[in-house]
Amino acid sequence: MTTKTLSIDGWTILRGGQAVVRDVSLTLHGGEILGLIGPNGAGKSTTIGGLVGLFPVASGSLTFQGEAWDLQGHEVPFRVRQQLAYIPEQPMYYADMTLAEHIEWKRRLWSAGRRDAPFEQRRLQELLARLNLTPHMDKFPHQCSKGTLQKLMVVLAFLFPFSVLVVDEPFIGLDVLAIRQVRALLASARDGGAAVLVSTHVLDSAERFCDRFAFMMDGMVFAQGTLADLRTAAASADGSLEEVFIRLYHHRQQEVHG
Ligand SMILES: Nc1ncnc2c1ncn2[C@@H]1O[C@H](COP(=O)(O)OP(=O)(O)OP(=O)(O)O)[C@@H](O)[C@H]1O
Repeated sequence: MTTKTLSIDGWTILRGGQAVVRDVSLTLHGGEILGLIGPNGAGKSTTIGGLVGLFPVASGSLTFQGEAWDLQGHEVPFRVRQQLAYIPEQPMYYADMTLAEHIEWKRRLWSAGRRDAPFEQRRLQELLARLNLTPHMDKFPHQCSKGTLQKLMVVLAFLFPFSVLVVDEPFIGLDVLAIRQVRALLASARDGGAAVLVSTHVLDSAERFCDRFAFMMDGMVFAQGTLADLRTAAASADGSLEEVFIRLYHHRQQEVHG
């Protein structure tokens, strides 16, 4: 039994004047990882961008911990975003700041808004060691590999407490050791009661670490549920997540395009 932490209901999001997310509804439960799966251009990153406040939501509503907002052209409210941690698909950084300075910047930003949740030096050292980032702390971004910068995004997300974790394609560019660590961090967030949303193309891995799935295509969610629910919908009693996705995707394509 999990707690309903956050629901997005009927979201439409525009990019370049086009509705690239259309009538999307998702519920994130505390203590669960929801895998957002779909082909390139399906609208996964845009949905995530709406959730973390990068894009306004043209229409639709949001419920968070029992409070509801009608968004209609607004961004997700700051009060909600304060409770969210986000790992972007592409590392986002300042070219003229070292990795250590990024962490200090985040600490200051956080401390200004949340005096109730102090910065834990021990937590930082543990994260840096787990991701093998300690030797890179005095480097500037241009001196780091993409994977190292992606690890910095993971550390920045996990430095402070959150109730919702939103992760866009966490594994691309990471080495096998880092992938294991990130998977363990996502599981520990879930086990600590956070609601976790993960967009990924790595379906064999998602099958193992996600509790539920939402399948997207052409800006819309066309199936949601546990793997068991989706197997039933796909009439594939023991199909893998990949097999089930492909089956339901083709059904959906036939429904839409004939
Ligand atoms: N800056 C932009 N201006 C206009 N349209 C855009 C822009 N960025 C993305 N889009 C369009 O929005 C749609 C959804 O893109 P989005 O990045 O959300 O998909 P995605 O499912 O995350 O894809 P991927 O798996 O490739 O990351 C696509 O059709 C894309 O072409």
